[in-house]
Amino acid sequence: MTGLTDPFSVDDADTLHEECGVFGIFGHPGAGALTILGLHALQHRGQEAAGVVTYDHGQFIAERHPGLVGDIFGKKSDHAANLKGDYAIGHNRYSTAGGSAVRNIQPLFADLTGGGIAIAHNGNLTNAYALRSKLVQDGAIFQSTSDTEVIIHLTARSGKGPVVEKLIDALKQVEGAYSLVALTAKKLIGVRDPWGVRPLVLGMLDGAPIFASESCALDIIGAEFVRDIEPGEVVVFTKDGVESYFPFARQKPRFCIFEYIYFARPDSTVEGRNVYEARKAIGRELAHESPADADLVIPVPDSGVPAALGFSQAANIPFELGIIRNHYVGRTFIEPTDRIRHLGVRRKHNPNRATLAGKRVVLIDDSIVRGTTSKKIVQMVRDAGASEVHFRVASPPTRHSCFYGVDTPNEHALLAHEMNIEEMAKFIGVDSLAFISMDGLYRAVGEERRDPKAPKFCDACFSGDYPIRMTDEEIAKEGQLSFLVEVS
Ligand SMILES: O=P(O)(O)OC[C@H]1O[C@H](OP(=O)(O)OP(=O)(O)O)[C@H](O)[C@@H]1O
Ligand SMILES: NC(=O)CC[C@H](N)C(=O)O
Ligand code: SF4
Ligand SMILES: [Mg+2]
Repeated sequence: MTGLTDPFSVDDADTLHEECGVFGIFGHPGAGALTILGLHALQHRGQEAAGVVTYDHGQFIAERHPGLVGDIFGKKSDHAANLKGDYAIGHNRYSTAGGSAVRNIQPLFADLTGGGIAIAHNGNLTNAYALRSKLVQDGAIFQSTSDTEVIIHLTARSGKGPVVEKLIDALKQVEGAYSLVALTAKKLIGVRDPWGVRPLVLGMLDGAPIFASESCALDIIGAEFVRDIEPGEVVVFTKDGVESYFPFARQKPRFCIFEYIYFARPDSTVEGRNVYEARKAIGRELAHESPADADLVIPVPDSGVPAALGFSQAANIPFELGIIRNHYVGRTFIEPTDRIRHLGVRRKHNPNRATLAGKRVVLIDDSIVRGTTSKKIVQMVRDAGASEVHFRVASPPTRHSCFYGVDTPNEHALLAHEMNIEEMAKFIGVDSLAFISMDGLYRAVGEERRDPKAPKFCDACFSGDYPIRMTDEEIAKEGQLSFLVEVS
């Protein structure tokens, strides 16, 4: 279907896509419903599909469907009512590997010797094709095309003892980023990869432990935040208590700095830092580094709002909502035609003419990916009568793709990969353009600067410094991916 037949499709293919949310709760009579609420709070991390698996009296029950949590589990379906049991895990998906086919919707489930296991994964494995190819040659029959299923097969084939040991054995063979929540008949397991690229927090409600991608999923159900799961940590809850292991080779943690810039919800606290405060601090740094002579600071909503507030406060320039975002614009993931693309953005953002007319404005956004949003927003603001338009970006130029769980376009589609700052300014049509420096960004998240020898975060989409090996990319560059299983 094209955009012409679906006028409600939006220019979503142009921007960064989020990256999956996970949730799990163990030993609570409302486990299914609480998981649905947790996923609802994590909806910003993935809008393609959602699923919940519960365990009740000897059987696993799965409801996995395309669409938004509210639509899937709303009053018009029986899906929520079916989710009986005291144990549950759930997943919001934005695919990074294997496409959006229904069979890829998580949690994935399999029956192993010793019982069933359901797995929900946020992240992306960087040797999944290589592993999958070997497994298929050995006779494995994959049910999905997602990278996550590799973990299930490796777990199933592990010669180790209990399921936790099998899972650890499997994870020792994978490379890449993962925050996982897994459920068996007797255990709830939470794991973060040794670099801790993606977030995972631990909470508690009425004595029932909870894993969630972000703390906002605890807030929605009134659960208490306990702590972050550590990079490389495996936490296992059973009826008898909790155990924690660090079975992987230790690495220097590299949490994704883009979580603070864009992905995580501003009201979440991840890795000990409140996201809203981090974004405001980025805005303040930006104001010090790249001031602008202007009458108003205008955020590009929603993502630009906290940084614009910080910029406004530090620069002492009034903050105004000069662009309004329509929150009822759906996401359909259909590549629309150019004409409809334009209509899409107009439907999403509209200028507040009375505020902008005759004013010199500083527009603040968190990132420029392809530059489609910024180009159109700038034109919109000029059409609304702004006399000067300056653009400040709350991240360094995005020059490289992410292979760790965020669906970024190929690097040749990234504006900053193809153009220098002057060319970008011309392309988006602004009077001036500046990005926060890497050191400025690190200062905003509590570091003195970025230590190039041992950076504290993953910042590869800005720096090209990828902390985790990318075996599949290496194989692809050598032109050898063709013999691998086709993933479509
Ligand atoms: O340069 P581009 O390729 O156009 O993409 C960049 C824009 O995409 C994202 O916002 P998005 O509109 O997806 O969502 P938001 O409402 O959360 O800011 C990001 O925050 C930028 O505003
Ligand atoms: N965005 C994500 O974290 C996706 C998880 C997993 N790689 C998938 O494609 O299903
Ligand atoms: S490459 Fe960028 S988006 Fe991906 S994990 Fe690293 S910092 Fe985050
Ligand atoms: Mg945005």
